Amino acid sequence: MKAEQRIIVPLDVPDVASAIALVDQLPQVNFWKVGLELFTSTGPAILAELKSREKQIFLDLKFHDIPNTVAGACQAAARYGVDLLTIHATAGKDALKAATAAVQTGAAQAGVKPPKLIAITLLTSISARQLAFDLKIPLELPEYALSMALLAQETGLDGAVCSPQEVAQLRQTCGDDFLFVCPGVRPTWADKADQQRSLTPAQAIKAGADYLVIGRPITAATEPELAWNRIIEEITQGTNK
Ligand SMILES: O=C(O)c1cc(=O)[nH]c(=O)n1[C@@H]1O[C@H](COP(=O)(O)O)[C@@H](O)[C@H]1O
Repeated sequence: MKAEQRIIVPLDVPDVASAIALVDQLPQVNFWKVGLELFTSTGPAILAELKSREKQIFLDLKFHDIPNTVAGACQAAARYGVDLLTIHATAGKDALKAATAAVQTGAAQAGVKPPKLIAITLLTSISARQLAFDLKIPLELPEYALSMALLAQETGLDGAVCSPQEVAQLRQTCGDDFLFVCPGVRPTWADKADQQRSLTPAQAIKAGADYLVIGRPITAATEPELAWNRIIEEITQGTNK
């Protein structure tokens, strides 16, 4: 896959007008992410806009609830014909199983392709210290992320979301057929903000990521198009891809 196809840009904006402005400002971006902020504020309107522009869509709603509720939400989300959908691995095995079946049902009802269902392993904003002291998880961080990825894989999900710092180890254990999407990616020249476990785009791809989610380094840049081009160039040079 070419560098251009590996980058997903989040539409972390509050309304459809700002989202469309960003999409039209960056026509070279093929894969957009609709997350909690935009979907909560405006609902599915943006999905139709993206589809009319023939864009791929990552609907990142990070479901986390009991199996019955998660299944209903996944079934509804799958009807939109999106490409990727997220659920927290910590929702547990029964919820993950129910979600896996529900995306198939929803997509079949709407006559669309089912989304790839991917599990959040551990948010990239959580540090090893926070995992231990705030969340009270008595495992090393990479071990915890790996166990969540394996739970997702064993339950039949298509992939996982993880930080670039863990992806090499997760890729090695889960194999080549499991999809890895890495947010928390930062070029050396960008501000880390709230991301705790980042690598550069080229390092993340070399480590085994299929897709990178890169937001503020592009969307908050003074010239987003230049930032995008710079990232593509760095990936191409750093990975020969
Ligand atoms: O599921 C995600 O995309 C996600 C998972 C995660 O662990 N960390 C994470 O940052 N994200 C998302 O990835 C994007 C990162 O944006 P930037 O930090 O601006 O590059 C945001 O839209 C987050 O919601």
